[in-house]
Amino acid sequence: MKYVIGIDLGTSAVKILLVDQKGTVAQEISKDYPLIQEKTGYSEQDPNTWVDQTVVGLQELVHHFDGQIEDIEGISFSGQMHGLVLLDRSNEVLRPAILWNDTRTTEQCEKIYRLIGEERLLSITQNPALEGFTLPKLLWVREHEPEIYANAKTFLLPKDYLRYRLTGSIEMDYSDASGTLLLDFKENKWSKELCNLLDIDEKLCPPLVESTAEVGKITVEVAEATGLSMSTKVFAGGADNACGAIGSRILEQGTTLCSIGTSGVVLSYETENTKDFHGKVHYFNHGAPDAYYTMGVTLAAGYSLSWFKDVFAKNESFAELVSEVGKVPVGSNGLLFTPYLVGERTPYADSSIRASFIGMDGSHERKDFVRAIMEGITFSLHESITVFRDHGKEINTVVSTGGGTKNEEWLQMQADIFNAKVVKMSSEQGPGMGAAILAAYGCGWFTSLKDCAEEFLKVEKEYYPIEDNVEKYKRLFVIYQEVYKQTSEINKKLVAFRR
Ligand SMILES: Nc1ncnc2c1ncn2[C@@H]1O[C@H](COP(=O)(O)OP(=O)(O)O)[C@@H](O)[C@H]1O
Ligand SMILES: O=C(CO)[C@@H](O)[C@H](O)COP(=O)(O)O
Repeated sequence: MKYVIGIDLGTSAVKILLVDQKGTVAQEISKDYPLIQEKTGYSEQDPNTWVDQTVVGLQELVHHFDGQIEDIEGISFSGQMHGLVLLDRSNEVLRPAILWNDTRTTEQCEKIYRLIGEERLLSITQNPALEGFTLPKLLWVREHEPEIYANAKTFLLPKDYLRYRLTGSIEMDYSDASGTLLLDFKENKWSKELCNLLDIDEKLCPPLVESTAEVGKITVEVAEATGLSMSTKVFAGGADNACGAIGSRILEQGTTLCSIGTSGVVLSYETENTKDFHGKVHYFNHGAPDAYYTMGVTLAAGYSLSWFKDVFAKNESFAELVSEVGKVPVGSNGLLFTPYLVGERTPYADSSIRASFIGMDGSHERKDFVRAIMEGITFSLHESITVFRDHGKEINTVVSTGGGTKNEEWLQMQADIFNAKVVKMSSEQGPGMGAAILAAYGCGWFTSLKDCAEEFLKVEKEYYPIEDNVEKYKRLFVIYQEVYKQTSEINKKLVAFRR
């Protein structure tokens, strides 16, 4: 039997899947690393911890592998998007990576609009200037850390840096590059116009490749450290959401994905890159060639639950924390949560908004708070579904992926709030599975990504909307939407008091 490895460099952990030619997951390894949050709005990680933890995970995988090591034929990657990794002339990391959920760059976004113009930016990149994207982070470093910027030779995204450390080869794939806000989306190349207008040296931008491209082999040092064969082929891989789409069979028009990882996303497959969503949703390259997707993002989806767990139930597992949500009725006994712990992207691009619990009552117990958090996250994702539906998309079925699918009540809640059939696939590791599919296709096991995805992915369970719950959630969603309107000004006044 032959195998491939899919590596998903997530925000909470790196998840490594060993997958055989039938799509069976032979091993699943997860190694976590911390977020560095020095101030409100800041979110960073040390790129070396990504590499160290990946190597430890690969060592463990090889240790438990009882086949011929050469039978692990290929590796590919999926990674948290937008994070800025700056390298100097010797390809050494210049500072911690500034991540997708870091919102310190509001001024830089305003500057981009001033210099480029909102309409022109949208027509080049198909996306608005949002704090999470890479370009504003690059401008922030130039303004606040000029000595670091002066030494920068290349910028990379997280999984590109990890891949560089495994292969010695530097490149970025289109699906991740489209999330930098520097890609000319229609031309599929770095935008000279944006670089010129913002005075950015185009040489900082790495060479572009397809997600399916073979970019080399692992280095001698990595082969020695992990025990992997030096003949293991390495394929570029893609943005976690692009890979999540591949790994959840979102490979044709009319298919929709909901992912609850640290962030939450709702994404929909597109065959063209010329539609106009007026920047209300993100519009990026898919990992499949000549394909695209539109996407709405909740910044703190799974993160809202992990924040609550860290603060109020540190020694419990997620499974223990959510074990009682089924005992709490729809609407959490009148408790509402908005998940704006680090600001928000869709539908409100707002870096100063923060989360709320509304309706706290003396009778509420911890389980009410847990259910309210899960409902609030799902309402936020429903805002994206609503944007898609308002633009004429039919959404009857949603494939659900990410850590959030580990809880059955949450999947039913998604069906009830989205008022759509929710499908859970055999692996909840959509992005890691997507990376494995890219490697399997690259190794020549299948003639298309779609054929591979059909062989590898099976439907495990389907959840149908329950009419009574749908009606209750429709009424609650209207109240949920009021909370943003009623709290946005209050939150602006609170900015001065934040850490
Ligand atoms: N048993 C569980 N029930 C419900 N949610 C869970 C469970 N386990 C993990 N989660 C959620 O999944 C999130 C992690 O998802 P994951 O897809 O691994 O994230 P990432 O790719 O961003 O690292 C956690 O923050 C938590 O909210
Ligand atoms: O910023 C985005 C998408 O635009 C996030 O979806 C990141 O890509 C991080 O993903 P997870 O770690 O939550 O999977």
